[in-house]
Amino acid sequence: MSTTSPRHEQDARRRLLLKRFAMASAIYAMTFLLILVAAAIGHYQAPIHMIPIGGALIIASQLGFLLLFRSGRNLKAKDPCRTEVQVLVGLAWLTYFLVDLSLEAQATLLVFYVLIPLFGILQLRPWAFVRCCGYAFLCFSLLVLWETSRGEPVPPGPVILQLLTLAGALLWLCLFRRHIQATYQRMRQKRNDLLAHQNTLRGMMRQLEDLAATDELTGMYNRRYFMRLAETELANLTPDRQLGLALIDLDHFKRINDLHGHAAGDRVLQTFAAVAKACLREGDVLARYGGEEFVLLLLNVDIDQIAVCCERLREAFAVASPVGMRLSDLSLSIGMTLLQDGDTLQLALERADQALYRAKRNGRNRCEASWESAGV
Ligand SMILES: Nc1nc2c(ncn2[C@@H]2O[C@H](COP(=O)(O)OP(=O)(O)OP(=O)(O)O)[C@@H](O)[C@H]2O)c(=O)[nH]1
Repeated sequence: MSTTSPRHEQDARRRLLLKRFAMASAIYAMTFLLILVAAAIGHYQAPIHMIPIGGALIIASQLGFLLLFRSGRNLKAKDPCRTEVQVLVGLAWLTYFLVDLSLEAQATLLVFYVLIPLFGILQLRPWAFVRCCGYAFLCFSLLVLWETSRGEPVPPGPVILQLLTLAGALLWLCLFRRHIQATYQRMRQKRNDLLAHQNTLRGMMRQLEDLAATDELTGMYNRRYFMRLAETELANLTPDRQLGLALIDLDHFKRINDLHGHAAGDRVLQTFAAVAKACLREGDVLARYGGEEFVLLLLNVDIDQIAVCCERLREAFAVASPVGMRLSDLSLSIGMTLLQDGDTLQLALERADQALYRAKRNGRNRCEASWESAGV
């Protein structure tokens, strides 16, 4: 499962397209510079003002691509980069400029007929790439034919050599592309495998974290996780906020075990978990503190709210009936306190424990509070 959203993916794709567009523009700039050099050393045979006109036309065609890429309208196409079209346009512009160069300069810049198709080596499908190499060869052949038809003295030997060299280089490029593509596919496969492993590991980590934080019998948080969470909440406490803390102990639980068996005791614990889950709000944290004792942390409450919440819990448990058992006298006792800024969890737990002890001593099935050090 990938963590990137479709929007991020689309942005990344658009950035990649613009990067590739910049690379293509760099090849244009380099070719144009070389045409200028050729003109400077006397190898440009057309009127010199044709160079800036050609340059302006190239910029216009590149602006067309840029507008298309920025609009994002191409993103859904099979090849959003329009690589084949870009290669074709590049070859056309190259031929347009070479027409006006001397034969020697044309031979020197022959290398661009190989360089331009190279642009699509990873992007293009096999036949599209072969087509691009074919266009390159065709463009240069047309150039030669054009020179011949103009009545230029074209020496056949060097021209045949140039055509053969270009054909050989383009053929080699097609073969080399197969090798590059195979390597690229292998790398992509490895990357996908790695991502899949990473996701499996993430899932396992999450499961382990859940297991490490959960009490198996009741599905509640365990004591260790609760302590960590409560410490974090306490550390983030501000003077205007307070937390409610309650220790909850099921009454005469040993008797239930003794009379009905350990499995029945387990079911009572699970019943308490279900009752508490139904009673509490989202954000309240309940954990199994140990045995038949539970601990509750209520965020942002005052004395009245914690008392009402604990009372509601006590009453709900008193009328609960564990599935398949006939138990009429379920009850629990609760010791409550408040956690305030500057308090320690240990001290607050001791206060709650003292209150719980009082609840037990006063006859059980009740809630008692220790607000003393909470400034009440
Ligand atoms: N079934 C079951 N019993 C447990 C579990 N954990 C602890 N106990 C039992 O819970 C009982 C707790 O007994 P006591 O500490 O005497 O408490 P009590 O009987 O509830 O008495 P008061 O708290 O004074 O009302 C013991 O018998 C433990 O064996 C558990 O996971 N499942």
